[in-house]
Amino acid sequence: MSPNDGTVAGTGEFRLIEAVTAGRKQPETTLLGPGDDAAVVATPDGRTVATTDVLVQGVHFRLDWSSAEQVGRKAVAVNLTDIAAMGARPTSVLMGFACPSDTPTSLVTELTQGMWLEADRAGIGIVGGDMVRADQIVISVTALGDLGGREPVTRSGARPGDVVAVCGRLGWAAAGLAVLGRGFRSPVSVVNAQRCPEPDYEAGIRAADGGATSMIDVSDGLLSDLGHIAEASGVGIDVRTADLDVSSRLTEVGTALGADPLKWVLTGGEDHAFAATFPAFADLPEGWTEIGVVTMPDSGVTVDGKRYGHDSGWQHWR
Ligand SMILES: Nc1ncnc2c1ncn2[C@@H]1O[C@H](COP(=O)(O)OP(=O)(O)O)[C@@H](O)[C@H]1O
Ligand SMILES: Cc1ncc(C[n+]2csc(CCOP(=O)(O)OP(=O)(O)O)c2C)c(N)n1
Ligand SMILES: [Mg+2]
Ligand SMILES: [Mg+2]
Ligand SMILES: [Mg+2]
Repeated sequence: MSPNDGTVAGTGEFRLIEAVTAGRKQPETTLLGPGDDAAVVATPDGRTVATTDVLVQGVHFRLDWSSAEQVGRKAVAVNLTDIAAMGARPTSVLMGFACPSDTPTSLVTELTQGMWLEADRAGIGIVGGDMVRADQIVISVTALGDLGGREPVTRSGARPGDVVAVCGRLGWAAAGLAVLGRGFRSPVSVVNAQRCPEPDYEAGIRAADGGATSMIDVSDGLLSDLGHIAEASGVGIDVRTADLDVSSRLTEVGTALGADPLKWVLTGGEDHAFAATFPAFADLPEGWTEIGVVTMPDSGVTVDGKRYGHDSGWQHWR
């Protein structure tokens, strides 16, 4: 391929790295940014929170459904909610990226632009990465975070009698996925929710400061992710559907598609809302809503007191 054909092969690995790193302003916590064998990031707390999530073309995103910028934003967002769900504040992300030789260079720069937009929302920088050839686009983001002196809020601290609460929208991304899957592009509100969540990264810290006993971000589906808390904590969880926010927008889309909006709220992934448990009678932090209760040891996740008879959320390889 010729050097100027607009593809990553024409641009070449090192000029591609230059294209995605040049001129980017790093926050103060980045002591040494991209360009050396590794970056150096300040960890004021002395402990580092670390997480990684991989996004694969065709599995996590489609470029005829989302712009490269939206995919980049999502790749960062889904990692930063894992940091926030520990009660930590993100400090930096790293971007692993693989794509075919004929990928337009502009796609990579737009994707990087989206990643920086989301990183900026959290006040952090992209401090490193890797660029390699593959048969399809794969994005692997690693996020680091800082606990600021707090104890991590794990999945294992829920106790019977705690209240279950959520912060953020549920079911919107699943509704958007259903719309896109039927070949439609509107309503844009739910379609955009599928393309990229807009998490409140402070919600996890508010929960930690408000005494949350366990927490998780909802990536696979509310029931599935509450199931991780129930299992790790050795408790049951009962969700009250009357307390869930099934927005009129979801009801409209459900009616149009012949789908059940409550199912999207209970089992739809990718909204990256937060779910947590709090001691009974605690004042819930701003933005958090009670949706259920922690029940007897090892009784699983129930909905209005009954076992849910369908899939509880997304699973790869199913
Ligand atoms: N290949 C792996 N090696 C080690 N740990 C892994 C691997 N894959 C997943 N995990 C860990 O398993 C846990 C559950 O993973 P996952 O369901 O992807 O979490 P999340 O939904 O928060 O991204 C996480 O703590 C994750 O780090
Ligand atoms: C093209 C396409 N098909 C299907 C989906 C739906 N989808 C893909 S992954 C996923 C769940 C979350 O992904 P996962 O890799 O399990 O993230 P994690 O739980 O590790 O945060 C969902 C609902 C999608 N986003 N895009
Ligand atoms: Mg994961
Ligand atoms: Mg998670
Ligand atoms: Mg998952």
